[in-house]
Amino acid sequence: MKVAVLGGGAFGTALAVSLAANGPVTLWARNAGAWRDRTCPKLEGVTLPGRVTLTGDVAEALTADTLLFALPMQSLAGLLDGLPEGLEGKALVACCKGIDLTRLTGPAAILAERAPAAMPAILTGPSFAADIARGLPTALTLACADEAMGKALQQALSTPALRLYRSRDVIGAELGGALKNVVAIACGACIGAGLGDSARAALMTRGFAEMTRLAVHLGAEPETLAGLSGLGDLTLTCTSDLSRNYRFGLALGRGEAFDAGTTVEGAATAQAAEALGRRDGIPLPICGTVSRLTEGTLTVPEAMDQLLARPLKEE
Ligand SMILES: NC(=O)C1=CN([C@@H]2O[C@H](COP(=O)(O)OP(=O)(O)OC[C@H]3O[C@@H](n4cnc5c(N)ncnc54)[C@H](O)[C@@H]3O)[C@@H](O)[C@H]2O)C=CC1
Ligand SMILES: O=C(CO)COP(=O)(O)O
Repeated sequence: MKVAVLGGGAFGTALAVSLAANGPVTLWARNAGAWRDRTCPKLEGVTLPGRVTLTGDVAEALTADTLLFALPMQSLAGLLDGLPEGLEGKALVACCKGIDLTRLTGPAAILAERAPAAMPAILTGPSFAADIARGLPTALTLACADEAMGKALQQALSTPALRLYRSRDVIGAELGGALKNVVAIACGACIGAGLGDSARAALMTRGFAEMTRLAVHLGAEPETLAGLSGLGDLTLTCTSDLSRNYRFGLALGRGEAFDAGTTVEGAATAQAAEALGRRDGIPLPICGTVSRLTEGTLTVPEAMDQLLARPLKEE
């Protein structure tokens, strides 16, 4: 397989560095001209190995037969719209974590909309770009509805340090990765506001229940949510300062400003999840709370009061 990564931010760069262990990789960055010394501005301290060809010309990347899309969720549809014909015969792998605000779908449906004959796959799970780029051990989920395609991608994209588990549950894998970011913002806000580790554990657990409720309603297998793409990534993102979603929540909880140029997927995902819950009558109190927190119509103390004042329920 000839592999290209589209999206030259932290994650696309880390994937290209990692996959170079298997052979040549092309990395397309729209801002390739702004790179200095083959170092991504979003992933300092990591230099591209010789096997990675960095290009600002998307046509060069499109000569590959396997394309990994590693850019923010809300940019995916626009990027695809601007690409020439010819995606149909390729393996298309989405690496973004989120729900498109306009369509209220994950990345696989957007890839399928653009290339109906292609079989989209999802690469997701607990992994910080900095860890992957340093070659630290990482396990991720590769989800593809077509088993043969899933097996081929699992082989091609696993490396000695990056171990891929296979799944056919595309919806479950992408929703786990999207929704954990919303819970991570809630957990960051909780810790930032000094509400304690017990409250965080409650938010993680009830957040996981909410993730599973929505994902199963939309067709996911509950077991997928309990795997790397759901519980695994939830655990990492809700407990580590390396997570941008968690740090954004910390800033909210402390009443501090946060750099608007940092990618925080959970804010738009909270809005999209809330819209899905409203549309389909699925209660999602934590997503709704995070949606209002991030748009600035609710404070952290008000948010906790509202969550605690909900009617008592069976677990
Ligand atoms: N950074 C991480 O540790 C991980 C990130 N991800 C996911 O990967 C996705 C991308 O995140 P990062 O690379 O970390 O973000 P980033 O902020 O480091 O980089 C985003 C990149 O996308 C590019 N981009 C944005 N819109 C574009 C467009 N329309 N066309 C072309 N390029 C465009 C930007 O120029 C930038 O280079 C997100 O969905 C994130 O959740 C997944 C796992 C780990
Ligand atoms: O998805 C990630 C870890 O699996 C990265 O998390 P952040 O986007 O919050 O940094």
